[in-house]
Amino acid sequence: MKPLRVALLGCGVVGIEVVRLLREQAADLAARVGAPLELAGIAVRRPDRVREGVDPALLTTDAEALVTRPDVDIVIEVIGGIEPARSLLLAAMKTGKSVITANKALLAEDGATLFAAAREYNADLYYEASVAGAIPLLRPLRESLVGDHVQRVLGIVNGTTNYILDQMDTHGAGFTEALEEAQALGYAEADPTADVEGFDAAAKAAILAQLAFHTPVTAADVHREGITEVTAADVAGAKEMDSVVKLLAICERIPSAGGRNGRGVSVRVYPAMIPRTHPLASVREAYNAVFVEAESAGSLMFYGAGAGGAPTASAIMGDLVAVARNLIAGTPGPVEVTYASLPVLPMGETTTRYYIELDVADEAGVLATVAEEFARNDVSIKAVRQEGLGAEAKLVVVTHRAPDAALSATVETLGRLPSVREVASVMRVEGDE
Ligand SMILES: NC(=O)C1=CN([C@@H]2O[C@H](COP(=O)(O)OP(=O)(O)OC[C@H]3O[C@@H](n4cnc5c(N)ncnc54)[C@H](O)[C@@H]3O)[C@@H](O)[C@H]2O)C=CC1
Ligand SMILES: N[C@@H](CC=O)C(=O)O
Ligand code: NA
Repeated sequence: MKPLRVALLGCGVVGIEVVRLLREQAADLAARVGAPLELAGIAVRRPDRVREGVDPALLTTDAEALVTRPDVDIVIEVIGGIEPARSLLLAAMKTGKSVITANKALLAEDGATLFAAAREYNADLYYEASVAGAIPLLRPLRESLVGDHVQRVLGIVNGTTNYILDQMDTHGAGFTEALEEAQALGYAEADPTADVEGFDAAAKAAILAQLAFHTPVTAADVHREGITEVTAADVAGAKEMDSVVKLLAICERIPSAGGRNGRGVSVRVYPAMIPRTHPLASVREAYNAVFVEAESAGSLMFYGAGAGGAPTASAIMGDLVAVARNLIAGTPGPVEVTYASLPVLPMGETTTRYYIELDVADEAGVLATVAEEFARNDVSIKAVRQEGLGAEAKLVVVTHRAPDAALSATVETLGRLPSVREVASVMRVEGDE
């Protein structure tokens, strides 16, 4: 059978592993696909750099020419960023190529343009590596669960921040110290903004929500809070609650009185406390884990390596085999459908629970004054704990579910009460009620 020719765009952490797997597994891949997979070229920025195991004759700096070459059947994009990645993928699809990308930033910002091109040119667009690296998650949502009714996707989708929070929890490390350690170990980027500010997780949440709810969701629709404000006091507070702080990506349907689809969806990323008994609490170091709750399937959990060259390349190779088989069969894979077009509701309308720790004046009536503010905002208290004496006096309040807007309004007014010296910690609470 005639070989299928593959163009690779980018040869960094992920790209170099794709080259390795294509070389080391050539015979098995050919047997699984039904035709050999051959590297036609690799677009790089610096062709003079020595790359172990890469044939220098394949390197080119002209990515535009590579993606439209008539002898290329499949294009793999592992450059990252919006441009030139978007133009290159569009040019490839326009000339009839199947494309594979790991680029969550691009998919979450302008996936609509890519999906429209895939439809228009009848091209495959696969992107399993873009969310939770090696973990098969998008294919299960796109194919295995497409006949079910997904209600919720909840998970840890950023390895760097999970590593930092895990270090803060296990060793009592501060945020800066834990970040430096993550950078030294190569988990965090030199510029870790996308990870620690939650942009990476928000992009992944947008991709997950779009697939789960058949609704257009972009990164701009996602409520995003990173972990830079998480303090050692927050982590210690969680410990006292027998909980742990995790950066969570949450995509859920917001129920309505009538209609199965609900009145919209909530898509959000923030650090939250979850009980130590919750399965997500045991996700340590840089691992990822995602829960999917669907009407008929019930709860499903996906766990594994969400980052790293080889794990991410594994997801790309899975996509590569899939699109290669589709090419041979002459049938493209599934196309994204966003027929449900549900509104993405503002964070204020989402109901959440809060943990609030207040440093208070140790005097009569403080508890009543604080409780009154909760009542005024129609927020019901689940538990209150009072600790310490004099300058050490502290009140810990855990609420029942309430609209997030009411909870944040309560925190704001509490901070202005004369008897409250400081709002020491505020954290949302997720997991079992
Ligand atoms: N590293 C990881 O653990 C994961 C990465 N991803 C995604 O995979 C993609 C690649 O990530 P990495 O390999 O980690 O990044 P990287 O920065 O190591 O590699 C990207 C490479 O692309 C090259 N490049 C940039 N512009 C180019 C251009 N115009 N033409 C040719 N080459 C160009 C860069 O010089 C660099 O070598 C990104 O979209 C990233 O979000 C997804 C999941 C996990
Ligand atoms: N920076 C990401 C890796 C890619 O998705 C992470 O830390 O999880
Ligand atoms: Na994945």
